[in-house]
Amino acid sequence: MRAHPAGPRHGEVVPERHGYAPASDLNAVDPKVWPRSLSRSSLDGSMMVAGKDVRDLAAEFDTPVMVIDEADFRSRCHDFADAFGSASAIHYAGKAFLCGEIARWLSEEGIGLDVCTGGELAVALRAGFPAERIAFHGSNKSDAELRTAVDAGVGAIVVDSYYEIARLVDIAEGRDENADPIPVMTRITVGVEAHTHEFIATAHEDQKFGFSLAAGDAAEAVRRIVACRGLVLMGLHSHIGSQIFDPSGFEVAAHRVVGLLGSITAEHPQLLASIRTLDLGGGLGIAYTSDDDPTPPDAMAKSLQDIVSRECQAAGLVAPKIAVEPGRAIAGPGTITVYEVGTIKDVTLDGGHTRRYVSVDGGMSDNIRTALYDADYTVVLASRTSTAPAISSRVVGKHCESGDIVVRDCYLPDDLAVGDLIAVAATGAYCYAMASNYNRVPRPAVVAVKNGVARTVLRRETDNDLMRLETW
Ligand SMILES: Cc1ncc(COP(=O)(O)O)c(C=O)c1O
Ligand SMILES: N[C@@H](CCCC[NH3+])C(=O)O
Repeated sequence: MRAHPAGPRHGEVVPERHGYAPASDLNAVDPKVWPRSLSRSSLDGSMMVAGKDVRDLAAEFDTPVMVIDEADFRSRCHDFADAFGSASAIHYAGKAFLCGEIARWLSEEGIGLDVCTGGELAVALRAGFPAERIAFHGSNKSDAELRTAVDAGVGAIVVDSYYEIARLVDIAEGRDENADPIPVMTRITVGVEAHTHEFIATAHEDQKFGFSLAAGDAAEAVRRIVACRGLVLMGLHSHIGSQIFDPSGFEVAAHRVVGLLGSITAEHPQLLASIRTLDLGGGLGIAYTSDDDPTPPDAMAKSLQDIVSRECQAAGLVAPKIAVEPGRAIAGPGTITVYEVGTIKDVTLDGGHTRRYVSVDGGMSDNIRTALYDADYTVVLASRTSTAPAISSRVVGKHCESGDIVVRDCYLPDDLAVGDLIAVAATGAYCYAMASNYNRVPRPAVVAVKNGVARTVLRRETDNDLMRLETW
């Protein structure tokens, strides 16, 4: 029996997104979108992650719950290391999702870590992540953050402004004469218009990151670094944006960074010995829906390696090591969010059509990306399969906000009922990392599953957690 009062039905809902049609099988789970270990139980069709039934996960950890397929996360680290030829060339971008357990996995996999605040740095160091494999980014690092990073011995500080160089010069001048110089890279704004949402593109001129190549700031930053004996420039860095499918933006960036390498080594020949890395940043897109076609790491590696070696050869330079900083492409695909359906409403729209609103027990506090970037997600009924017809639906959260949308346009089976579990795919990057306590909603638990065994990585917040800053 349907658990919700069936509202007025005026015919088939017309989805807003052009060309959006229901999948031929609503129970299907496209391997491109879902974690590598994900399957449907052969007994009753319930969704399984790494051998664990989502109904058992919900019973044990409550909902909403974010479920990481640990082997998926680790295997994507290997994919990048294999593609780029060395684990040390890969810096996982911690901003996508970082906690102690993730830092430990990265440490075990031998890859590096990019942090962009003192908070991310603190988590990594507390988890025992080797400091020398950390690159410290950020457009406004404080003096205290820089001192902590230098004292910890991070592998590189990626400088982003003249103020930061001045802060580092101060720190370097205050150190013991025999201390090793502080390793730095410069973040270059290469002037590429990445084909992605404007809020997540970062290499066009009119934004806050980096030193402009075109305006000559990049060359001037290098001069100021070279002038300080306590700093050593060990690489150049560029990051063009995020959720990018078209490798041409990276190729243009690589071309321009190699051009800069040529001009600065002509001006400062000593840099030929110290600059060992061209870091082309992160940004590789992932499939949030079956329509997305991301470039696989090996194809991306080949195209970047080809262009850097070609350009270096033309410029008479020895090609430095290429490094990349994938966040989303490592963390994103292997995690799902499991929600319980709480209410179902059919709403009549202009023209007599109906839209079904399916409310779940989380929302924009655990996934702000739909509200912020109009992001697309894939959602399916997870606790069972269904052969009911597809109904155009919208998955919304429990927040006091009409923009609290988790999946804007989707098809779910007509017999979806209160108490069913639904799963949203590819929520491992920038969902928990950007989570909030809006409306005093506690953050969900994050659970890792491996070989049928689930364990808490981050526990669910409690009401006490919500009140821990009170001074009463
Ligand atoms: C400097 C830098 N590196 C790496 C990343 C990771 O990006 P993504 O998660 O899209 O791979 C970002 C975020 O956009 C970034 O700003
Ligand atoms: N937070 C963004 C990406 C920005 C990445 C960091 N520069 C997202 O969810 O897609």
